[in-house]
Parts: sequence; C-alpha cells; structure tokens
Amino acid sequence: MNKLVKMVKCDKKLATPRRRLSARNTGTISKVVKVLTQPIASTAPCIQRATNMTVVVRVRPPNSKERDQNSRTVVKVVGDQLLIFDPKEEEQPFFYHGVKQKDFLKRGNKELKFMFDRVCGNSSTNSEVYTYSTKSLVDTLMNGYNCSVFAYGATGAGKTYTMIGTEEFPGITFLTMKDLFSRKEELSSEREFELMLTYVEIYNEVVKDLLCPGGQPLYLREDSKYGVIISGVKVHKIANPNDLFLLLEQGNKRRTQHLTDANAESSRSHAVFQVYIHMTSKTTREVSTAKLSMIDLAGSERGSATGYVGPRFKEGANINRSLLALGNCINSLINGKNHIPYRDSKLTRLLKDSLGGNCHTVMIANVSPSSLSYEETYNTLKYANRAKSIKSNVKKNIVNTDLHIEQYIKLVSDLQTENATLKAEVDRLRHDNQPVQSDSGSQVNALTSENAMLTNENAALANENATLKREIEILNMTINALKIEKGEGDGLCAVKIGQESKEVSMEVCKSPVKPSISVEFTELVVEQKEAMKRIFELEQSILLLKGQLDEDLNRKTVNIIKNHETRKKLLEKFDKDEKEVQKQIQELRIARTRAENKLWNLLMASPELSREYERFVSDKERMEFQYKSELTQIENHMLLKKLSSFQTTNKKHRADSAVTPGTSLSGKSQTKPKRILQDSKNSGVNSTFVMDKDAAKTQTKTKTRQIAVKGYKTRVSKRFGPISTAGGKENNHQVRKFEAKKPVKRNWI
Ligand SMILES: Nc1ncnc2c1ncn2[C@@H]1O[C@H](COP(=O)(O)OP(=O)(O)OP(=O)(O)O)[C@@H](O)[C@H]1O
Repeated sequence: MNKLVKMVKCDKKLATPRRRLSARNTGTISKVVKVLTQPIASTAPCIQRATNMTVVVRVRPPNSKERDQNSRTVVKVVGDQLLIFDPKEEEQPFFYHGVKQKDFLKRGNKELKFMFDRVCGNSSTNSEVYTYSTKSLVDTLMNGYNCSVFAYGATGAGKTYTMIGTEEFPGITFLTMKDLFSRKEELSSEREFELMLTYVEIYNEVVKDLLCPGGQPLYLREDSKYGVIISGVKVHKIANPNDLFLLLEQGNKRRTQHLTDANAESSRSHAVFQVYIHMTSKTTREVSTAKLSMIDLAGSERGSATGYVGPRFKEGANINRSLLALGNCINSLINGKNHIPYRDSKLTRLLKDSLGGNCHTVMIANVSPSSLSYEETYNTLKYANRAKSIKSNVKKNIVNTDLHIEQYIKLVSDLQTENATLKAEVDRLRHDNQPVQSDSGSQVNALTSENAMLTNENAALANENATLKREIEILNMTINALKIEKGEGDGLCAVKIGQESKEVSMEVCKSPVKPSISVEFTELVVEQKEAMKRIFELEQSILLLKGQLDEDLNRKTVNIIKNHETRKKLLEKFDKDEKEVQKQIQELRIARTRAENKLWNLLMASPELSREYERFVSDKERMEFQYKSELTQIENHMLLKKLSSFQTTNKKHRADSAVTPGTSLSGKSQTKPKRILQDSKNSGVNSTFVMDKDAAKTQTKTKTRQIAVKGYKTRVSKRFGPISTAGGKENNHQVRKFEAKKPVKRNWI
C-alpha cells in the first residue's frame, strides 16, 4: 500500500514539466517507469494509474549508401538519455592571406538537445533495446495490464530490424515473447495460461491477416470487454517461442514490401502483432486478461522525395495520412482534448487502446544518423519528443470480479495459518518458559516453608508469652494474698475457677507464704475443687439423661414416621383400590345402561315382548317381595335370638336400665329392625344399647336390599307408568312413550 502511495506521489510529481525535466536530468524517469511497471499487489487489482508513454530512440548504424556518400552524422548520442540533433561541427579554419575567413555558405547547426527515456546508439543491439524498452512490460502484462509497443521512423530507419530482427539477432517481438514464455513457466504453479496471437497488416487502409494466406480484408470492431478487435482474424496458439520466430518470419514475408530509395525491402504497410494473454489463478480462480500489441509502422516519407506516381504514390499518401492521423491523435492526447480522432485512419482505430488509453505504451523512434535523412530524423525526433507527454490511465483487466471473495477467503485462510503458527510459537515460548516458572515455584515453596517455620516460632513465642503472663498473674495473686494477710488488701483474691485455679493453688502451695494462710487457702481450693467435681458429675449425668431422652425421642419419632408412612401407604392403596372399584362400578353402570337400552329397544319394537316383560317384572317383584318378607322374618328371628343372648351376658350392667329391650324391640322388630336403640330419656341414665356386629351387618344388608328393590321399582314405574303390584296393569302406551323420552333417573346406591 505504501508502495502504491509512493507511486501515485511520484506520478503527481511528474505531472508538472519542470519536475519532469528535473526527474529526467537526474535519471529518475527510468526508475519511475520501472516502479510503475513493477508487479502490483493482487489485493488492489482494479486501481487506475496514470503513466507516461515510454519513449526510446534508437539510432541505427549508417548504411552503405550513407557511408559511401560520406554524409554527416546529425545525431549525436550523449549518455543514455540525451542526444543532440544536428550538433555543432568543429570548424575547419580557412585562411586567406593569413586571415581567418568565415564560410557564409555554411548553414548553422541546430544543436537541438532531446531527452528520452532511453537513447540507444548505433552500436546497440536488439537485445539491449529490448532491455531498455520492452522487457519491463512482461511483468506488467503478467499483472493484467494492456501493453503496446510501436516502432516509428522514416523509411529505412530500422523499424523492422528492431521489431522483427534477424535469426541471428531476433527483434524485440521475439525477445518479448521469449520472456513471456519463461515468465509463464515460472508462474505455471500459480496460474493457468492461455496465449493467442494475431498478425495483421494495414495496407492502403485495408486490414489483412498475415498468418492466413489469401485472406479477405478484415474489419475492425470495438468490443466493450476486449476493446478494439479485428473481426475474422485467425487466432494462433503457440507452444514455445521458437515456433513464434518462424511464424513472424512467414508473416513478414507476406507483408507488402516494395523497393524504395531508402530501403531495398521497404515495408509499405503497418504490421500489427497482437498477443492475447488469458490468466486464471489456480488459488483464487481470478481470471485476468492482457493484450500486447507490437506495431511496426510503415516508414514515414516525403512524397516529393520519393517521386513516385500511380500506385506507389497512393501507397505513400495512405501511409502518410495514417501517420498524420497518428500524430493528430498524439497531439490531442497531449493537449488533453476530449475528442481524440482515432477514427481518422485504420491505424489509429486499431491503436485506440494502445495510445493513451488503458495501456502501457512504449514508442521506439528509429532514426538514421545520416544527414541524408536530416528532415526525416528531425521530424521523428520532434514526434517522439511530443509523444513523451502522452499520459495513459491504466487499469488491470479483471474479468471475474466475483472471484475477489475467494481472494479474501485465501487471505483469511493465510491469516488463520499465520495465527496457528503464532499460537504454536507462543506455546513453544510458554514451554521454554516453564523452567523459569518452576524456579519461581521452588522459590515460593522455600518462602512458604520459611513462613511456616516462622509461624511455628511465633506460636512457640506466644505460648511462652502466655506462660509468662500466667506466672505474672500467680505472682500478683501471691502479692494479693500477702496483702490480705497483712490487712492491706481489698479482701478479694483473684482466684480463677478451673484449671488456672489449680495451677494457682499449686503455685500458691509452692509459694513461700506463711503456713496458716496457705492452709486455709488450700482448704478453700480443695473445697472448690470438690464442688467443681460434683458439678462436673451432675453435668455428666444430665448429659447422659439427655442423651437417653434424645435417643428415646428419636426412636419414637422414627416409629411415628414409620407408622405414618405405613398409614400413608395404606391410604394410598385404599385410594387406589377405591378408584379401581369406582372404575369397575362405572364400567358396570355403562354395561347395564347399554343392556337396558337394548332391552328398551326390543320392548319398543315388539308390544308382545313388552307385555311379556311387564308380566315378568311384576312376577319378579312379587316373588322378591315374598322372598324379602320371609328373609326379614328369619333375620329378625335371628337378631332377637342374639339380642337375648346379649342380654343374658350383660344382665348385671342392665340392672338399672328402665327399658325392657325384649318387649319393646319385639314389637318393633316385627315391622322394621333398628340398628341403634337408645335408652329411655326418662331413665336419666346415659346408657346406650349397641347391637352386636353380626346383627348390625345383617340389618344393613336387609336395608340395602330394601332400598335397592325400591329403587328398581321406582325406575320401572317411571318407565312404564304406574304398575300395580297386585297384577292390575294400566297399559297406557301414550304415557309409556312420553316417559321413554325422559332421561332415566336411577336411584342406585
Ligand atoms: N540497428 C541496425 N543494425 C544493423 N542493421 C540495421 C539496423 N537497423 C536497420 N538496419 C538495416 O537497415 C535496413 C533497413 O532497415 P528496416 O527494414 O528495418 O527499416 P524500416 O524502418 O523497417 O524501413 P521501412 O519502413 O521501409 O520498412 C535493413 O537492411 C536493416 O538490416
């Protein structure tokens, strides 16, 4: 990021001419260009950068003609970046009669200084030119930026030689491709590459494919994604650079060439060699493209100088027109005009994205050193000098921007890896640090043991202190006792109860006081001691009793709890049983209701059956009543029997009773038995007559049956209307029907 900021600052500095000049003077421009074309961090892929066109001037060696005519050298190379056009010549003094004469016919030298990014002298090789002009573009291309190189110059200035070269000295096109391939190999572990190339010429404003013999004229088209493209051009894929040189040679042979005054094999067309690079990152799958355009322009020439007519004249005119259009575009770009006349010629249309657009551009201006090409060289130098000012805004061609997320994922993954490494490092350091910690641990242990020792010492001293205090106390008591003896004391002896008092007594006994006092004191102490002993014994017995009581209480509590639990369990079981019984009752009720309903339906369906049923019911009731009466009599008889036996056994207790149970009960029992018979209120004695269990049970059963029979009767009577038990029936169907609709109310217990 800092690098990027520096680069932008650097660019800003170069924007003003003075600074640019100073940069050139100090030789920093090449460094700047180098920095600008260095690889950029992939984390800032779409950033735009303003960059100047790189202009390199190459001066070719004088050819045989130039040498033959002994022409003057009009280009003097001074250093790597400076050249002087039409330098001052050393004057050959001419003396006439010993007086130095001035040559009035001689034209004054221009002595024009030109500074470029690089000036290659006539001894420079293609390889050197490549190093100073195009080599840096390889990395720029690999970073996804478009690049273009075009060779400009007059006829025979050495453009084709620079671009294509010979087999012995291959030109920069081949050298660039060679480097591109080696760079591709270097990056093959990171990226997948696809290289495609085209080679076309523009001759008389017609575009032709140089790699496809007999091809049709091609048309230029502008694509929003790839910029200017040549429609219908054959795209070639090459595996290695050696194939390329053959391909270039073949294409160049197909190029339109004619003999000119300046060049035996003058190229009469503009040759455009383009390489499309498609790169896919193996880690992030980011796809970026780059286009390299290498243009060998047709030679600029003066029409008047050639002296051609006809087709050659037209050819020259087209070349000049296209070069003029190129010049106009350059001027417009320099002046910062909004409209750049790219459409004025096929050449400028094709170079639209190679001039000042999204492209790093390198211009190689080829010049002849000879004065025979004075005008052409001068024009070329002026042209190149102006081209230096062209600025282009370059940006990286990212095809798939969504893949940036993958970059971030990779970044996160890298950071996580780094984090893991750092964690491991921290762990390692912790591990290394452990002996130090154990040392400090041992120090702590030593201090702890020392502290324990000191604490023990302190406790011993505290004991000693307490002993001394007790001794002082004993001494005070002794003093008090002596005072009492003398009659000086307050009559109070600070005798303590308990252990200390024993010690006191002992000490006192030992003390050198008078015998009478000590004996009395000793007696008191002994008495007190016995009292204490008695108290202690009592306390012990209290404690014992308390313990017994507690134990008893606990046992009882446990029993109570146990009983409670048993009761609880029984209650629970009872509840459960009750629920079960209730459930069974409910089920039985449901079953009975169903049976009744079934019966009812049957009765409703058949009046015969109904009548039969009524008869059956009345018979049943009669029989039941009969049975019940007999049963009641038997029961009453048995009850009376039991009662009489009960009376016999409890005769003594019933002596005061005014009631004669046998008499009174016998009368009542014939009609209805009673469970409880209370004694007469008149007797004034609160005695209660209770039946024995069996009698009460029998009586309860009888009662239950009576009620059950009654309930049944009620139900039947409600259903079928009034039924006479004596056999008289009121077979009223209307009433029966009405009653049937009402919900049956049962009086079951
Ligand atoms: N640097 C150089 N060293 C040696 N010979 C050179 C050099 N430059 C050019 N020549 C020679 O000069 C002659 C003309 O060169 P070249 O064909 O490259 O010129 P040109 O600019 O392409 O001309 P045109 O525009 O007519 O095609 C060629 O024979 C070439 O070998």
